[in-house]
Amino acid sequence: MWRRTTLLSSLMPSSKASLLHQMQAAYGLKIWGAFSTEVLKPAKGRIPPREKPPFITFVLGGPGSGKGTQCAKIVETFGFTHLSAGDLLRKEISSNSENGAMILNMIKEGKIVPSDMTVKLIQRAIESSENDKFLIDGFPRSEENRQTYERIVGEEPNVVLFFDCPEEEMVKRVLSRNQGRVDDNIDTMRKRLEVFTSLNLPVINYYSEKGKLYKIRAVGTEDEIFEQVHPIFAAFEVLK
Ligand SMILES: Nc1ncnc2c1ncn2[C@@H]1O[C@H](COP(=O)(O)OP(=O)(O)OP(=O)(O)O)[C@@H](O)[C@H]1O
Ligand SMILES: O=c1ccn([C@@H]2O[C@H](COP(=O)(O)O)[C@@H](O)[C@H]2O)c(=O)[nH]1
Ligand SMILES: [Mg+2]
Repeated sequence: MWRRTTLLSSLMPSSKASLLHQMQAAYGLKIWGAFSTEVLKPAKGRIPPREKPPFITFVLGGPGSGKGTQCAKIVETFGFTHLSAGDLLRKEISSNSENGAMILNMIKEGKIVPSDMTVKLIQRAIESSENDKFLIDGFPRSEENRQTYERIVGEEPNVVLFFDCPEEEMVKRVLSRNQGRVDDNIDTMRKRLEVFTSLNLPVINYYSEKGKLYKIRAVGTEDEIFEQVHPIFAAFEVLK
């Protein structure tokens, strides 16, 4: 669903917009190509529609495994846009959105926020960016998250990274992170680790079976870990 169809229809004469909506209903949302030549002139300030789906990398791993740290390095070296699902949810809390209080409670409890909420935040962030490659950090956290993403967005990720880190190391890192996060305490950390084992790991196994998973041994210095990450993206750059 990278077709920005709402935006698209608002740029069209009403007869075309209505035709677009009828075709959406009849054929689902895979009809973007049919209209793309008509809307290549974006209105001022609007982001032009994409000609092809963006390159999506899901970045998975337990709490404190170093996902955000490595994403910053990938951004710097390969020009991706980093979207941390947790950061998007924290922004919802600080923007006083109607769901803010509920999201805050879920995060304090280490629980997974309803999938459609997270997927919409991710989708909105992708659609409002002109970049064509994204790191989606900390999502999907459950099979239900994954299926909701596929249903709403209509695409699978191109690559999935898994930062595999021993529990004691993750606990040590989280408890010394010092960024004022409400969930960086031992009680919530225990719950997050439980959720990781019971709900995140099945997603990781799913992508492993699909041949999309790159497992990174997430111990050692940040640079040592990035040495494992670098060749993965370098290979995709060559293939482009
Ligand atoms: N290789 C490393 N060695 C030691 N500390 C690290 C390493 N990588 C990251 N850290 C530190 O560990 C903490 C957690 O890292 P980071 O925030 O990147 O993890 P995360 O996987 O994004 O965690 P969360 O899922 O909780 O958001 C940070 O304080 C970070 O500076
Ligand atoms: O897809 C997601 C991502 C995050 N959450 C909630 O946010 C916290 C913190 O996430 P980090 O990735 O560690 O920043 C997580 O424990 C969940 O409560 C979510 O529900 N769905
Ligand atoms: Mg993080």
